[in-house]
Amino acid sequence: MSVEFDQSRLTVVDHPMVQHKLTIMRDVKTGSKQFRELVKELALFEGYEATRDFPLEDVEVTTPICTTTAKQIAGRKVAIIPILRAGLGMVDGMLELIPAARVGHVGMYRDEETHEPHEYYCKVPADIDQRTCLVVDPMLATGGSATAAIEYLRSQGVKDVRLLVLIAAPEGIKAVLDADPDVRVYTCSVDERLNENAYIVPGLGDAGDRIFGTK
Ligand SMILES: O=P(O)(O)OC[C@H]1O[C@H](OP(=O)(O)OP(=O)(O)O)[C@H](O)[C@@H]1O
Ligand SMILES: O=c1cc[nH]c(=O)[nH]1
Ligand SMILES: [Mg+2]
Repeated sequence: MSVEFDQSRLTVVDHPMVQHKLTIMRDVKTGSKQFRELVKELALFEGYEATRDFPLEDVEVTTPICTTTAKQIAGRKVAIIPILRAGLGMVDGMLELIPAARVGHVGMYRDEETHEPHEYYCKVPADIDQRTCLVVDPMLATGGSATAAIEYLRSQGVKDVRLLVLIAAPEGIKAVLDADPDVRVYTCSVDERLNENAYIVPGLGDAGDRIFGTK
């Protein structure tokens, strides 16, 4: 079954280093310590792509040699929004890239039977409507969790939302893009499909469990 979606709002980060690291993450033999390190590194690389269009402004800087005009990011406020739990694994990498970002948390778990998302926690910066929101979660499966998180941010007045995942199923990408006409999605891989338990195939299993060593 082929799933069709708006390719113009999807970026696949297909850099060779990213693909190499993702393969190590997929390996069932990779333990939690290395898995966590790789999630963090890939978040930083993906964040780099997702901020590519941030505008620059001129600033005067004095080097040891002379004073010159150089570039800096033009006053953009950013919030990193991890979807708990697994999204937490991407926060440190994102903060390494954007140290001044605020962090808001959206707690969501999938019902094992219905695969519907259930929200259990929400805390975002007070000025969230002024911020570019980078929603982070390693896995985009049915898209239910990400769609609910994005809907919540829209209800808070957020104008610029970008979803950063490491692995996405085509069904999840379509669900997110269809539900929101402006969101942009970044992923390191578009995998084949979902299985009967709504897990991504080939995927990497349960990202939260692999990050935190549960189950
Ligand atoms: O696209 P969906 O079908 O909604 O599935 C993806 C969600 O499932 C996983 O979270 P999970 O419910 O396992 O919670 P956890 O992070 O606490 O493990 C994953 O981290 C996403 O949040
Ligand atoms: O494959 C999947 C699907 C949902 N959540 C995960 O962690 N992995
Ligand atoms: Mg999980």
